[in-house]
Amino acid sequence: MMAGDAPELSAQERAGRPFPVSWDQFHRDCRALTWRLNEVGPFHAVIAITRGGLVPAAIVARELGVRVIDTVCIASYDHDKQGELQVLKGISEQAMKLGGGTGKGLLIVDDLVDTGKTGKLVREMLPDAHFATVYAKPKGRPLVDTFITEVSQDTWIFFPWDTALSYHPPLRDGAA
Ligand SMILES: O=P(O)(O)OC[C@H]1O[C@H](OP(=O)(O)OP(=O)(O)O)[C@H](O)[C@@H]1O
Ligand code: HPA
Ligand SMILES: [Mg+2]
Repeated sequence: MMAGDAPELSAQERAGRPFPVSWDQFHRDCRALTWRLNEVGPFHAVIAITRGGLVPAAIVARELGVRVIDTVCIASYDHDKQGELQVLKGISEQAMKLGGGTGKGLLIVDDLVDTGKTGKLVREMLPDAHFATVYAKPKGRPLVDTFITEVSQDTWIFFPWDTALSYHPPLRDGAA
């Protein structure tokens, strides 16, 4: 950054609108997602995009009675700044076989799509798989087959595993 330049804003700061999600709300949204997925399946296996996809994948797999769960491990956001995507672990040979090499009958699960970069990369690995997320922002939405709630691109979703209950001052004391 050059002297005098405005500091670079993170994706979260750019987003502006906070959307906090409680465990209870997340569980209900995941259950709602499984109602929709139940119409599309059955699925041979669930592929969770780590780490955010692990929690919805556990709930979805439990509801749909799927016991084979694999992971594709991707690192991109360093907290809230997106860098180059790095595949730390690909899909297992066993899960690939179950999906006939193209992902047919496999269910990819993630917590959300934002720009769609992560989803696009995994779709390229498994072009015939079904891709489900709990939340979707407009840029990533076309990549997703099934989701529950769309939020605006300038929303930042705060997941329950990233947050904690804390004191909030009363409005009259100057809280925004
Ligand atoms: O649509 P995109 O713009 O690619 O963003 C969506 C991805 O970003 C988050 O994961 P992140 O990379 O932060 O890793 P994490 O799941 O380990 O928190 C989220 O869980 C999605 O996987
Ligand atoms: N919330 C949490 N993690 C994210 C988001 C978001 O809105 N977008 C990309 N990663
Ligand atoms: Mg993720």
